[in-house]
Amino acid sequence: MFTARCILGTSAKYLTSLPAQRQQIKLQNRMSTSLRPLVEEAKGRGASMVFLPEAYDYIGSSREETLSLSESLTGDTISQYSQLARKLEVWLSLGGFHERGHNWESDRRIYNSHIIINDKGEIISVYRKSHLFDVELPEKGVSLKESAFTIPGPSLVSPVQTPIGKVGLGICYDLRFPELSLALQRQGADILTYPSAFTVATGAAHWEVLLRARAIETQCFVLAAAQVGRHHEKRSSYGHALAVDPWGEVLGDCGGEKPGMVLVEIDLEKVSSTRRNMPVQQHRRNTDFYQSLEKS
Ligand SMILES: O=C(O)CNC(=O)[C@H](CS)NC(=O)CCC(=O)C(=O)O
Repeated sequence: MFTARCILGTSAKYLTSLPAQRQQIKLQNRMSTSLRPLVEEAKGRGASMVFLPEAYDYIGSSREETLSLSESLTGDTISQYSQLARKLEVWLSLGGFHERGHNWESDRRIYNSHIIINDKGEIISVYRKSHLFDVELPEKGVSLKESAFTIPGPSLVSPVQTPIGKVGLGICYDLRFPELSLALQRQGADILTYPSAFTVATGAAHWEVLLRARAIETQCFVLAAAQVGRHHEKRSSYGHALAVDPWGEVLGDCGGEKPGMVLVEIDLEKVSSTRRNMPVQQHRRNTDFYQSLEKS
């Protein structure tokens, strides 16, 4: 039996609209002013892996701001986090990094990238969000067009072996596409991760139901670090970073008020016993079975 511990971090705003000359200063302190103490505390409490939400680096108040603050994987932000991981000997899931695209100089487009860093500070995996949140809900005051600045990721990445188990990578809106979670499960994931910045309206209606459904269907742990609180006058996030076990039970919830963390035990025996007792993956019909409907 293998037991490990991990932490989910929620965070509020890291960077809002600041006067231009202050932005550079704030940027250099981006981590030290906000997340470093959380990660240190997590390690102090025994975490072997720490999960930070989507847009843990910043949430811009305009497309221009979001783009101008973006960096590449070799920039300061990632290098600070890899130093921290190495110093604390902790694994990190950096849930959504604003990564300059490969043709940044010509197209000024970014990826929304989920990065796994190991306890030696090395980048182990990079998954680029594949479903972009272009959604208008007029009655609920939601209007976001992620594709205006983001390139959809080209592919899924194989689950990553970590000290807490095999971790499958998704980001936020990807949560709504169960075929993605099943694909990761089929490739051996024990744990699915959906670092997020859910809107308040969609979060209140769907967040917990979706996360628990993904856990129940795949019989995986689901870990979802989440942004919480008000980022700027146009944007707030629902919060409730959640950890769910393979039976669908909520193991931890960071609440919807303020930044915080929750420590959860990942006992992989729960994955095997849940799958042994109710072997839904063995009962699954193949794709031909469903295509029979299209042929009829
Ligand atoms: O904008 C950034 O800087 C970082 N990206 C995000 O916050 C993304 C795209 S706008 N947010 C979501 O996908 C919310 C999904 C959601 O709320 C739902 O599925 O209901």
